[in-house]
Amino acid sequence: MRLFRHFAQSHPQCSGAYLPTLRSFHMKFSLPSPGFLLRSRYLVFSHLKNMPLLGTQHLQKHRELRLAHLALSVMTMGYTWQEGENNTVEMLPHNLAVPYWEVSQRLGLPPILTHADAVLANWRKKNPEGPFDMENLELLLSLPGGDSVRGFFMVTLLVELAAVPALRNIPTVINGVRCGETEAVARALEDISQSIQDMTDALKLMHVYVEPSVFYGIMRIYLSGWKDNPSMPNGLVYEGVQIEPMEYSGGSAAQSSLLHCFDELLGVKHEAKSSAFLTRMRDYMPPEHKQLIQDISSQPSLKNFVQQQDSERLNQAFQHCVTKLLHLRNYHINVVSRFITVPAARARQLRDRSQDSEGEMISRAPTALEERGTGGSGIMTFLKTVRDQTKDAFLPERRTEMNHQS
Ligand code: HEM
Repeated sequence: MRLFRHFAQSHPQCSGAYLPTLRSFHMKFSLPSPGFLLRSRYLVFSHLKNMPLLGTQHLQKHRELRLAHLALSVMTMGYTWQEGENNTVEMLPHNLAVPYWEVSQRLGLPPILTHADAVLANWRKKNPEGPFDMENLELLLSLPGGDSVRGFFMVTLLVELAAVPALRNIPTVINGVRCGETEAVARALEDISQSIQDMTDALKLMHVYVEPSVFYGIMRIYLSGWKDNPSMPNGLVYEGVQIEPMEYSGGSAAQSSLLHCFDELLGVKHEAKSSAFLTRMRDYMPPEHKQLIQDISSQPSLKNFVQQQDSERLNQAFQHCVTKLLHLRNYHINVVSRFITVPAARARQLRDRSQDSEGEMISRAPTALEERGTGGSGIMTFLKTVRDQTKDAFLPERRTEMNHQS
């Protein structure tokens, strides 16, 4: 079974963030033998249904819990979406739902596959001493979609990695504002601009490593959730946890803390509907990430500070940061167009015609997701509104310039 192929791997000596625990995790968590995972679709259902109730009490360390969350998320997404959008399940069996709920509660994460699972906790270096790049990275657990799945999660991880210098400089900016250190703030903002540019450059690799028709036709459904999704209008019952169904959004990089941090730092204010969606996405982050965003938002305003100082360098550094963030969001919109809007249009055209294999793949894509992101948002309107609100963060003179240009 493609879905769980990577379950079958055990990695005795690895340097990935969560991998050292994979083997002991298998033992502590009494996971069924990986062999079963390679059998037929029907067997996945029956095995997951008949799997023994997994005890979570032996999972102690944060890494073990994160790995358990990732594994249970992958199983859950497979169980839920294996038959496509038409034969969705209404209930997650208790042997999956109960440990999933317990692990989720302990981590403060929702019981669904999140960005923190699929990207942040799902990698290892093949050579522990080697570089942090595409050649030396591999996934711990995968979903259907072959190399494109690896490409999608790994490129997103590289975007996260490119943001590390920006995150590291945020405390410098905050302290500088508090202590009135104009030059230190300007320098830190220059580093943040560069880091955001590096994120955009890393995002460009999506076109190299991910095939749009595979992303759209095969992978995307496995990232979808059961909130605002017409395929599962009632949500999902987590058997043994709660009688009423629960609703959760699917995995999305809107759940990454990065842009939330930049928005708060630079004073980007979102319009009510987008803001509600983005704020809700914070509940899909590890609590510490959510707290970091909160902490940044409660600091004295950087923008006010910049406006009060008479420093051309500081002014420029601030404007550059907003410009780079705007470029990143513009580039992201292009990526979304290539990976969702264009294949969706082709799928509509091809659905009733005889097709080649690529056409067949995208025309089988779930129709419920044509207009929506896996996080459940109405895609382009949302992304363009968020992008446009970013422009409002410019200091007045640049904003006037931008308005003249558009
Ligand atoms: C093929 C690649 C990608 C596609 C198709 C894609 C698609 C989407 C979609 C549809 C949304 C709307 C929210 C939702 O419902 O999920 C979204 C939001 C978002 N995505 Fe992506 N995304 C991709 C890659 C990335 C990467 C690598 C990042 C960077 C970590 C990223 C960051 C974001 C952010 C931050 C948002 C929230 C909107 C914003 O703050 O501008 N995306 N994405």
